[in-house]
Amino acid sequence: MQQADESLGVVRHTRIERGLPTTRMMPDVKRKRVLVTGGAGFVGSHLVDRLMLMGHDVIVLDSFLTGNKSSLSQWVGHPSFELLRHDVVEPLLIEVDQIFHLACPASPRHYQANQIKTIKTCFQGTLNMLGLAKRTKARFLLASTSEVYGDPAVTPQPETYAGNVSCTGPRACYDEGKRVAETLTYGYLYQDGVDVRVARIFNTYGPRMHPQDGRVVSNFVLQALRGEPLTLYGDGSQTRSFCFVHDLIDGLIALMNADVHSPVNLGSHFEFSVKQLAELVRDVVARVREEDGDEGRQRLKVIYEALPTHDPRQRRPDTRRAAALLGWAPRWGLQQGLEEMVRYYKERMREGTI
Ligand SMILES: O=C(O)[C@H]1O[C@H](OP(=O)(O)OP(=O)(O)OC[C@H]2O[C@@H](n3ccc(=O)[nH]c3=O)[C@H](O)[C@@H]2O)[C@H](O)[C@@H](O)[C@@H]1O
Repeated sequence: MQQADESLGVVRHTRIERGLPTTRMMPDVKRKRVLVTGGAGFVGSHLVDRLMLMGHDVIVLDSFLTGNKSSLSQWVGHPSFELLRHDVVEPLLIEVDQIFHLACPASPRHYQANQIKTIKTCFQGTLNMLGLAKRTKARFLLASTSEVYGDPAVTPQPETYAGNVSCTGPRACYDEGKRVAETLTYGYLYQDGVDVRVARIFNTYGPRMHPQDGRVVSNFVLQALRGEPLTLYGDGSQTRSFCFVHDLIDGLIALMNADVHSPVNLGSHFEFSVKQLAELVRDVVARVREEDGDEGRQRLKVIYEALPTHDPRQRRPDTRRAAALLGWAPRWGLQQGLEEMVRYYKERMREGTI
């Protein structure tokens, strides 16, 4: 075992000794220097994991406004990993081959509490990263959002739908911010030939969502585990489609490596009302508790709170473009993904870290 490791080079041997995850030894011609902005965030940290395991050199940029250093602690000390505390609104000069531009607060609670910062990140941050892509001839992927469709009048939403977005409402900093980020991205494609990709990400959930993130899946799972009533905004009839984070990462990597400039929706095409989600979370939490020998099913307790202004009534992606151009479709069912999340939070609660 030791000899086999040594035959692969001293570096790999050192990684094993330090207890760092073992990564693939990618041939130099395939290995890329990949920059992930917002790499300490929920989606970013899962993307970093995948890129590291694939054997790339990964540089993470994060201001830690909403990102969390501990989501990346498994990579600290790895020779292919670099973590920079840097805000994308400031220019950056480094050499890279690919840029996944994810940096931006994504939870309505966070972006509405930091409206100017959010717009600035979407505009100035994207401008800086596109400038870097242009200088270094790197391929650039923008993490855009389903929110570019606003409160859609069309369902499911195809990429050709122009959206129904308010430019003055409380969500505008994010919705319009991401719309202008897309405009900038295509400006750099048309004017300067930058090799761009645009992923329109629909509601995504999974382990590592911050307990105070405020989005519906993390809220419901934590509330159910704590035996608290689930906070249902409005009457709970508004719909969303929930994509498990590992599926999203497959889609982001497939898009980066495909020859596709047009925007691509990435999300689950199964639509649930928020009330249905609440019932499903209750059932999954009860099942996990039973399996673990804890107390079983509890009555679903709900408190109704006001529906936030401009909260979209419905949301479901048309994913035919992703299927046709990337061969991508989500593989995780909602129950299966929720179970992972319940186990993740249960473990964190047991450790006392949340
Ligand atoms: O999760 C995501 O990927 C998306 O989350 C948000 O969009 P939103 O759909 O408003 O996400 P949530 O805050 O999770 O809300 C989903 C629905 O659940 C409701 N909700 C949320 C939280 C809660 O405790 N109770 C509750 O009923 C909301 O009113 C909303 O109708 C962001 O704005 C998107 O950019 C992001 O892509």
